[in-house]
Amino acid sequence: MSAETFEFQVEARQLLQMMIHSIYSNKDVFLRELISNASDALDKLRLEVLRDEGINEDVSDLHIDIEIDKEQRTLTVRDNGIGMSHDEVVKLIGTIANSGTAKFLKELKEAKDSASSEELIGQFGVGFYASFMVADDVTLLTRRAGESGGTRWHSTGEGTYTVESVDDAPQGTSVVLRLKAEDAEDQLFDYASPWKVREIIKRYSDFITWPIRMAVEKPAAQEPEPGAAEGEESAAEDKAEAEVETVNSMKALWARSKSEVTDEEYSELYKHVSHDWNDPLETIRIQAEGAFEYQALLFIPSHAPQDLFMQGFRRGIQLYVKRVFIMDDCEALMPDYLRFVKGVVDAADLSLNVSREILQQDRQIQLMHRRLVKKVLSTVKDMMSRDADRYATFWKEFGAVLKEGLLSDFENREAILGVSSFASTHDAAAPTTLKEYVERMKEGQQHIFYMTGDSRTAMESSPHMEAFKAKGFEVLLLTDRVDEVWVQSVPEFEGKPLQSIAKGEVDLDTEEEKKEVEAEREQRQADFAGLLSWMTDQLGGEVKEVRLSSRLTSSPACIVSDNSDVTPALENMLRAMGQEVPEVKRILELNPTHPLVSGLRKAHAEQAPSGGDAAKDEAADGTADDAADESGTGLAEAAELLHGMALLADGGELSDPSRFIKLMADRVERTL
Ligand SMILES: Nc1ncnc2c1ncn2[C@@H]1O[C@H](COP(=O)(O)OP(=O)(O)OP(=O)(O)O)[C@@H](O)[C@H]1O
Repeated sequence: MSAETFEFQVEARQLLQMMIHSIYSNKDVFLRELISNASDALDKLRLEVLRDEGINEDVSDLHIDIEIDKEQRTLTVRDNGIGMSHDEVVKLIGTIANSGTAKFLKELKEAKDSASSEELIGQFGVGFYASFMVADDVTLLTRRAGESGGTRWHSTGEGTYTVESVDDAPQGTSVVLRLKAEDAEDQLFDYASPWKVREIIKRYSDFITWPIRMAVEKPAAQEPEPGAAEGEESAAEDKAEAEVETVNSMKALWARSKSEVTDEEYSELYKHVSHDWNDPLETIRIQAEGAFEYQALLFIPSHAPQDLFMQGFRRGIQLYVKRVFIMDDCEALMPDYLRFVKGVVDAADLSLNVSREILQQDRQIQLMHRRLVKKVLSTVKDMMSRDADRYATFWKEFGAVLKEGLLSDFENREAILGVSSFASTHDAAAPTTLKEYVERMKEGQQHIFYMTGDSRTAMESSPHMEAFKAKGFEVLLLTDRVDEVWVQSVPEFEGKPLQSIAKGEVDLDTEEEKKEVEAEREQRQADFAGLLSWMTDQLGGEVKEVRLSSRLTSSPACIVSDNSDVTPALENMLRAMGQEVPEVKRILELNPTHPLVSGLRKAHAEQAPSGGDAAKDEAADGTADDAADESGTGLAEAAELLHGMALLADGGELSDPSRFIKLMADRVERTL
């Protein structure tokens, strides 16, 4: 049958271009990727057969073969695993399913230097395509277990690939690489050298639980004579025999004792299960004995993957039962907020046929889940006390995800709060823990103050912050989306209630200070009563109330919410998620010491019929009526502008921006 030519999907093509021009310096990893895929394929086949899904294949000798042809300069990786159907080849090899790809490629293009490109590739992992770093062309021959015909795929990685049906393919998949010429300067080594290949397998794939076999040249039985000349030595080499050997030790790392396993070996297992090319930040081992026996090796990555916040992000826990791979992405073992944790859990007493549904309800699994979560959280806690830099990396990468747990994991809420840290006005660079915040609280301070917003800078210059700054109260600055939500559901930490500085009334004065200013406050209240009730009416459609503020020192006005109201940011978020949110009216607070506000009060008092007899006296004369109308309109517009300014300072949206601009322009014009 003739070959059909297909085009690679756009993203795949871009990625391939990068591989061909190999911007990744460690090219050895191509083999790890191919072996990893082969091992997965063997896992899948064994599982299908164990579950008796109607597949009738010989699984008595599942393994991976590596073949080298020095003359042809080819390297072949062959497995007798699950294989791929014709459609699967087109779908899986010609396109990239990972939803973070487009973003990844954009960042890669923008990456300034090769070090940051490498880091990005490392975070993403390019799988099969890594072959094009070392090969000019790649041929893949595969037959899906249970099907009779096979498929041959071939490409030079340049934009198109061909796919052809073949009658006589062995079961499984073989990938043949036609190797590029060696270029040691570019770290392109001689991958047709059995020793090099063997070294790579030992380094990256030793723990793979399937035998990886290859022909290794053994010196012939008879040793060269001692003191033999060079020529004789090479004659002896000619007599070397190729012997097929299993290169890897095949030992499941989680089943070996801790002292036997090196950090490098753990790292390689991590790379295999996570598809990450970087080392993990932390490795966690659990050996549970007793009624329900299991072993777990968990890893915290050193980078958050691109698609961590995308829907359908896959959790990285693989479930094994007595060394047999059962499933990827075992959601029953790790909660959503720890979805970044990767690793392997090997349980001794589960059925091989266990399904996701059964797992969700299994009591033993629930106990395991609890233990794993506690262990991850305690590891983070240790990291915090042991290694501040490492914890800082963890928090930067995963803090926003971990905080989701404050909403869903009531049992571990204290533990999550304990390992969380937050930007704060106390220090421009270093975040603080809640415990540290509480230790610094001022005498008499009852609340842990926080503000939510888009950026630190915006919050620091927000009107809400003024009184807190003036009086030296520390405020937590929360910028993650999830912060808007969890602060609503976590009432307190160590008995100290959390309080938004943009909500409710602010009361930062001590009892003494209050006494001192009481008389003044009452006077102000009386002086402004007329203006406040007039403005509340005037802006009635837009605000709940207009009142005097005790949080402002330099701004004229600000918008605040009632304690029980959702914040404007949360309102927007909920709407964006398609939820119906009833419109919440806010409170407008005025700064009585600001000239604009005191001026407005004066103008209002003079203009208002009750406050100014002069207006009444002159009412007989029509011109005075017009003047009063005009100043009434001016006053109303001033109130409207003040409200608009407060909204903008809060990062809010104006209901009619063009009207606001016109009013503002008119006023500015009059000052010229
Ligand atoms: N030897 C193989 N046998 C069967 N299927 C394979 C084999 N190699 C690759 N595949 C299929 O092709 C898919 C794509 O492989 P590829 O290596 O590009 O990505 P991946 O392993 O899924 O993930 P990553 O890109 O993160 O490494 C695999 O998920 C698998 O379904």
